Amino acid sequence: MSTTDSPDAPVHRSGFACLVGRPNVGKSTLTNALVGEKVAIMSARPQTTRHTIRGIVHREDAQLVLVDTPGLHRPRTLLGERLNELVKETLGEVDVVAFCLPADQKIGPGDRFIMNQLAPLMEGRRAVPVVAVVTKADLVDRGRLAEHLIAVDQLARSVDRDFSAIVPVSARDGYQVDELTEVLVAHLPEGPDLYPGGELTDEPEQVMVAELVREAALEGVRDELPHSLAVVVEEIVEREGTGEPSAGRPPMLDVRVNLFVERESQKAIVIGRGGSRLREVGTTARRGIERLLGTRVYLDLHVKVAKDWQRDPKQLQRLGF
Ligand SMILES: Nc1nc2c(ncn2[C@@H]2O[C@H](COP(=O)(O)OP(=O)(O)OP(=O)(O)O)[C@@H](O)[C@H]2O)c(=O)[nH]1
Repeated sequence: MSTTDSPDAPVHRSGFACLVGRPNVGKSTLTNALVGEKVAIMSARPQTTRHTIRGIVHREDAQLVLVDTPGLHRPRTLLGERLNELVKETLGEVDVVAFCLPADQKIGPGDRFIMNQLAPLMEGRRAVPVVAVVTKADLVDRGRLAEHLIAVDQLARSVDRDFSAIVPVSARDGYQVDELTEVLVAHLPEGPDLYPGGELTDEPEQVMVAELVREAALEGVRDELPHSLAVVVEEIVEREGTGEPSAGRPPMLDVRVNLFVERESQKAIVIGRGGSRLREVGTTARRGIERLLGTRVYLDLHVKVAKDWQRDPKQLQRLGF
């Protein structure tokens, strides 16, 4: 019998957890707190996390891959419907779902909508365990927290289900973040690391780059451009003759990015007077991209109008949704 078969060998677990919840409930912040570094692009505004961004929690005894889904919400536009399909697909494949419900807000129709979507996944032979995570626990006192935990329990009972656990956390001050990791890891199957080598994120570079540009482009003008901006990375190529591999110097990268808006007026907002805003966006985004990719970057931004792209399936496909 080899040593690995020994009953005393420590168990190693690995698998996927998916964070769901209404927009703005703290999913991105929690992902960052669990992983311990900034991986998801955070925002004070709802529904900016369009892509499924994963972070990886590495532990001696486990590897937990987190999927931070876009806010699961009621479909209003075609884009919304696509998002919801994506969310459902993602949910079917994970080992455990973490349903985030903020402590400082009463359970509302949005939460009940998500609960109804989760209910069918929570029964049967291939049932997915759902852990209720009461986020932003720092914002309420003990009494209100206790009341909220009861309301959360009742939410599951209202659809004849039970949460596997209910865990209050605060991503802001770290309260119970490690406990939540324990609870999620306990639901993972035994297995080796899914991402050996310890990469922090398996998000394709292009998506991360697009998120950084999008974030910079929305800064200060979110009210004017809430959901009307799509960012597509056209290419990331090495500039010839710029690297010195022997000296450990990576080549400079040319990064070409298109920003799509729906109207000429929005194009003018993004570009600013005499191109001043676009230059600022470029500088901010370039710094982030250089940190992300660990090398010098020349960032080339183009702003284009794609009329009504949120409602046009062809445009959506072209824009990568
Ligand atoms: N006080 C407090 N605020 C928090 C906590 N976690 C998140 N927030 C705040 O809540 C807001 C929303 O947090 P996000 O992490 O962006 O929420 P999200 O669910 O990822 O939002 P979407 O990307 O829109 O789906 C931000 O302003 C955060 O700073 C927490 O534990 N305590």
